Amino acid sequence: MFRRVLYSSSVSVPYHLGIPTSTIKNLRPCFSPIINSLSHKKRVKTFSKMGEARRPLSVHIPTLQKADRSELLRALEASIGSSFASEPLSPIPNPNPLILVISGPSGVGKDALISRLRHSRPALHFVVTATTRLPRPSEVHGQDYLFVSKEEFLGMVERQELLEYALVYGDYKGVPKQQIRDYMAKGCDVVLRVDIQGADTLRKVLGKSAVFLFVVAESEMAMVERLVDRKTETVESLLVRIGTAREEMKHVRSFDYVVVNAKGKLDNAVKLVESIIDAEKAKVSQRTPLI
Ligand SMILES: Nc1ncnc2c1ncn2[C@@H]1O[C@H](COP(=O)(O)OP(=O)(O)OP(=O)(O)O)[C@@H](O)[C@H]1O
Repeated sequence: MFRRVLYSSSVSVPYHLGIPTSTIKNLRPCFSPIINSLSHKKRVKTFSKMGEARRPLSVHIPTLQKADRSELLRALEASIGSSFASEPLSPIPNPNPLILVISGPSGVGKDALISRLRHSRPALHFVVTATTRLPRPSEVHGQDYLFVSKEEFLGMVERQELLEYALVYGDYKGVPKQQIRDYMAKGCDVVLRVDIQGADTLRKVLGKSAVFLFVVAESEMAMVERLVDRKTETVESLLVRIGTAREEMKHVRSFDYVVVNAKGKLDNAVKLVESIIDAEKAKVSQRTPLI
């Protein structure tokens, strides 16, 4: 009896003779060294196992040129002995909602990055952080931040409504829990924008259930230039931010990803963040948010 050899459908060899050298050469290159190392007896045994899915000789499969598609599919199913399933092949057809924590020193471009992501990924929910700082000219309440008084903020702390909060450069900033729960319940991915202190706290609360991104400028000089050009800080506040940034850079290794936002290359940084989101969605072992 003649049987076909897997991966070399054009070659038929007598089963009891094993595999001819010419056939081994035709196999995928990665298989050749393995096959060559087998004894004659083992080759026969190996190919016998590999060929278990061979079609029964009685089933007629029309040629690709002549058969119509459905006829060919039916013949292939009959040959395999079962029908082809239409269920998703991916083990993760519905990936879990993602919590993305975006952090980094002051002036590296976190807000600029997030502002672009809002347009390129409208399905993301950007958690609106509560803050006691005053709005900058272009900032909108409820969109950029929830601008609240110190009393209102401390009330939120007391009622345990914040996932984390901190005093940053003299102002309170905090992440409202309920907002995250609500959006994740709808299946949305959520993005949190926090300072390094906040990211450290969130790591303790969320552990590996969230993805932590550290945004940096290409150099310290570039970061300082951006802060100066933004014209939002006093000289004193600039000095504090630069000193803090030097300390904060030491935390980069606790993050999952680093995103370099180079001068004039904001689009590249946005694309990198989008790729990270897509890669996380394709992970076989999904993160399970702990909130
Ligand atoms: N790739 C870039 N090239 C040039 N300028 C940039 C780039 N990214 C951001 N900027 C500018 O740098 C300045 C600082 O950016 P942004 O305010 O987004 O920083 P941030 O990290 O959010 O700072 P902070 O933590 O202090 O709020 C802004 O004026 C912004 O327009």
